[in-house]
Amino acid sequence: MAEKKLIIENVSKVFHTPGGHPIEALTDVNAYVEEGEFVTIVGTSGCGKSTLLRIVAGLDAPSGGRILLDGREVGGPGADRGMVFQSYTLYEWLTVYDNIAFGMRLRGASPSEIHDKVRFLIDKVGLAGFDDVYPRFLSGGMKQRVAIARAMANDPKILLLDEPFGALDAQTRTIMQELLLQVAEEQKITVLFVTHDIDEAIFLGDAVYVMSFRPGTIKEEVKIDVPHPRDHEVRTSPFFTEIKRRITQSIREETLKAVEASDASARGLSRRGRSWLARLFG
Ligand SMILES: Nc1ncnc2c1ncn2[C@@H]1O[C@H](COP(=O)(O)OP(=O)(O)OP(=O)(O)O)[C@@H](O)[C@H]1O
Repeated sequence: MAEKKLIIENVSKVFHTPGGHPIEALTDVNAYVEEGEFVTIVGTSGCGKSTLLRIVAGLDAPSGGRILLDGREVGGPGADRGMVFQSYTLYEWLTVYDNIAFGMRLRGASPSEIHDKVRFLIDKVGLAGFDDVYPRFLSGGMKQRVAIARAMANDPKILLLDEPFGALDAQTRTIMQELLLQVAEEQKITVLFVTHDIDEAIFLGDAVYVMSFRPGTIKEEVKIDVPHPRDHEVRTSPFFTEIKRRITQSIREETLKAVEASDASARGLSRRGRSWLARLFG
């Protein structure tokens, strides 16, 4: 049986707004991610995708439940989890090479280890010849290549990506998806990847988690039984189209619930407003 790399156990999260109003973002989230598995997470806006990723990263603490990575409970951020966000988070004052080397230097890796690893990763993400270039001279796609290489430089147990290609144009985005998939396949990395893009989720994922509307939980886990290495032509296959139809429908149901909830709350407000006016003038 495949090893369980990541265990998400009964995770819940309640935020408290400054006014003291609680927001139940996640409830009863349970999942098992196997070693080398690529899991994508989709769901309607506000369903808690980023919150779940941040909890796995240790950037937020769960209100209930726990996260186990290789059997050890996550209690805060750590170099064993590599993160890539949508917004470009490179160190602007460092070159491509030094951005990628940053974490390795911090943990005291030897110069030869750093050199070999950084050179390997620069080649892997297709940035050969850009070692000495500063981020301000790179395109959005190139910056995200550096961010992925930087996240991988620490040999993380898992890569956590939150809409990493969300700001890229459609063509660059598909090329980046192919590049990430190729790197993940070759390096057998375990990945959790949040996206709004259903095509992207299916193309990359061994499994797609579809989340419910707030409080978010995993409503459905859709296995994507397409062998690796995957070719971009899989996107036009009947299997892909059918899975896409199913996931789109599932998310649509949750989006409708979100719309109904916001309508109901608007009606509630106006009712309160009406009774306040009636008390004042009635
Ligand atoms: N720090 C916070 N304080 C208060 N509420 C928060 C906080 N972070 C998230 N939330 C709320 O928790 C819910 C889930 O937010 P989250 O950003 O995880 O959703 P999401 O699915 O990633 O959304 P999107 O797809 O729009 O990025 C939302 O209602 C959001 O307003």
